[in-house]
Amino acid sequence: MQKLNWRRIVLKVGSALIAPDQDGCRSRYLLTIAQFIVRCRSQGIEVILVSSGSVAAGAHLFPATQERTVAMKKAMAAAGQTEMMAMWDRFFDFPSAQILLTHGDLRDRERYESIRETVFTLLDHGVLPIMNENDTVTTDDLKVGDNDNLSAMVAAAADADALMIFSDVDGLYDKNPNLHDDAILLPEIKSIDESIYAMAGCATSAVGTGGMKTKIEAAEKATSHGITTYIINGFKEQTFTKLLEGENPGTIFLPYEKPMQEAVHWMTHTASEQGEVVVAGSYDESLEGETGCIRGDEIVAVHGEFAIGDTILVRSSDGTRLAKATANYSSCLLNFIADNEQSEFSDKMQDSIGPVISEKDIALLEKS
Ligand SMILES: Nc1ncnc2c1ncn2[C@@H]1O[C@H](COP(=O)(O)OP(=O)(O)O)[C@@H](O)[C@H]1O
Ligand SMILES: N[C@@H](CCC(=O)OP(=O)(O)O)C(=O)O
Repeated sequence: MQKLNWRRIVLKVGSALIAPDQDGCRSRYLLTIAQFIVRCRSQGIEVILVSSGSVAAGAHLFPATQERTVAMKKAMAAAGQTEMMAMWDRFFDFPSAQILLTHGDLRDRERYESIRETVFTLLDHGVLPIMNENDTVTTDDLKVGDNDNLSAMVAAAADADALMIFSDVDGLYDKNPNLHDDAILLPEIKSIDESIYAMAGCATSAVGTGGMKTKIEAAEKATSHGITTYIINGFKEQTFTKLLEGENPGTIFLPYEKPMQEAVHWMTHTASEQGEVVVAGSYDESLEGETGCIRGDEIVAVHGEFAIGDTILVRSSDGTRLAKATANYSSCLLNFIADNEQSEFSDKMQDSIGPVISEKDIALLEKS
């Protein structure tokens, strides 16, 4: 076995591996993954596990005849999570820790920092963090919705150098291999664009969420942070042998040569906008001036309700999404400034608080 040069990795395990028979947790595939985790740790590699499967694991505890409402799925997740954690914990002679998250936690900068601190402390003390979305408390507004994207957010938060998404297929194919016999496996993706997304179809298993689309979204999030991403088959033992030999067992997505800075990455890929401001000129005109920031008199409209420190979208008046940014003003105050543009009070307020958006808190978006 060669020495692997990963420092820290995030492994994401899909529901089909946890509950392959859709009848509670099974150790059949998890044992091999657990052995891989043990081997990596014995080489000094820090491992974080993102484990799906709480709903699939808990499903057998509820009558199959009853409708699977959202409330029922949340109950399955609550019960299944305990079974799943117990199963993982049985495999290891080192401690593990459960971290349940929502998008509401990750998009709040303070809570995000707090999560990072906890994860790093666990890793420093040899504890294996096992993470999942907190399905029992999530609402549509609060959830990430799939663990592929969640694992990429976790990988970025943890400054991992590899993200491995273990699924029920060998990797990304040019079309869904479960529907097309002539689908071709793509071993290496250098950059992700629309043509890659066009290949991705939905999940075909009864327990998967998001299919290949959310895995490509995850790969885009992770690679833009400099994290090499794999989509690989967790059902096959040879996947793990190959990984440990430094080979690619499925599809590898190469990291950006120039990864985004951490704060800009968080704003682009993890934070979600709470409202938006519409600026008069183009973003370049607003930002490449002397001030390098956006002032109140450049804003033509304010939409939504947001507080100081929230992430907002900057849009040009022709509708183009220009940037995401941290608001230095609440929407309430900005509306006041917009309504009283010429007032002395408005000017004084901006002189004392500063620009509405500062250059250091802006993440440029692809023009769309
Ligand atoms: N282009 C593609 N290449 C590979 N799999 C694809 C593709 N398009 C759709 N899929 C589907 O995505 C599934 C994997 O996603 P999903 O069921 O959500 O897995 P998981 O539970 O591991 O997250 C595959 O089983 C396959 O049916
Ligand atoms: N949080 C959910 C899993 C959601 C999800 O993304 O599932 P999967 O597509 O199997 O990775 C659960 O624990 O059941």
